[in-house]
Amino acid sequence: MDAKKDIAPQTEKDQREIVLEVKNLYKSFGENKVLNGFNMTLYKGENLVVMGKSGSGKSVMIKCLVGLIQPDKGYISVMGKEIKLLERESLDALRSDIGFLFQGSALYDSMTVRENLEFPMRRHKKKLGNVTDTEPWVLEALENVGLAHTLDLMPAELSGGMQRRVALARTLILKPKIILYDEPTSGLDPITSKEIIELMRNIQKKYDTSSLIITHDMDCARVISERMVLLVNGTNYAQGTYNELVQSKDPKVEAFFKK
Ligand SMILES: Nc1ncnc2c1ncn2[C@@H]1O[C@H](COP(=O)(O)OP(=O)(O)OP(=O)(O)O)[C@@H](O)[C@H]1O
Repeated sequence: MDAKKDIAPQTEKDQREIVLEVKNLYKSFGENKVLNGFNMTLYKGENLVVMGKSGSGKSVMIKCLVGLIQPDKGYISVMGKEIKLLERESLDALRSDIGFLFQGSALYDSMTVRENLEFPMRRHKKKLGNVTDTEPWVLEALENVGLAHTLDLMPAELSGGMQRRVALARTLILKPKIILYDEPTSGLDPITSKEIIELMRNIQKKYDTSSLIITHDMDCARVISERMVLLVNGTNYAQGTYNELVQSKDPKVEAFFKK
């Protein structure tokens, strides 16, 4: 019997444009079968949460999506383009449409906030055209996270929550269509976590971005997710809304919700 629990019924939402699709993804490291036929679909404008235990392969999956790891087998398409078939230049262009908020904040310590935000602009000049004055871009991104006044500060002068918000602004500066969030609230206190979640929601509304959110934080998942996928034994073991999954009697699904 197929162990996968497709808890969510087919909804009208499934008619929406697909921005990211993963089919039958396999990846092993030696004997360690990390991804074992993983499937996932992200729709335009959606917030999809992927949850899995530590070491279940969430980061490996994200790295496959952005071409940092080659999967052994499987199909990945981003905005309708199969990434395996793309030449380096097209892959690079596609990557500029994907924002990535890393675990932690990963700001460059020796650069000011302004320089941190200018960095991706230099890397993706092609997408932006001939921008000579970066300041309006940097300010718009910082205003989205309420930190325009930190323009010339160093990361060390900011609190952990502010650093995470600057990292989010840096993710936004290229106006990505998809944002991948890897543990966006990890290491933050509950109030700061709530602020970050609120910003993520505002950004999605303002720019109609689609978000894939990897998190262990059940409160974050409850508030932000429209759908959740539970990654177990390298597969999409169960999927559905938070409310659907929380009512499941499947022991492996229940285990995610136990405090
Ligand atoms: N480059 C690599 N070489 C060998 N094994 C790897 C490599 N990258 C990941 N792994 C293995 O793949 C498995 C999944 O790792 P991954 O980092 O994706 O887990 P995760 O679900 O993101 O965990 P966490 O929640 O703790 O960040 C682990 O067993 C890890 O040791």
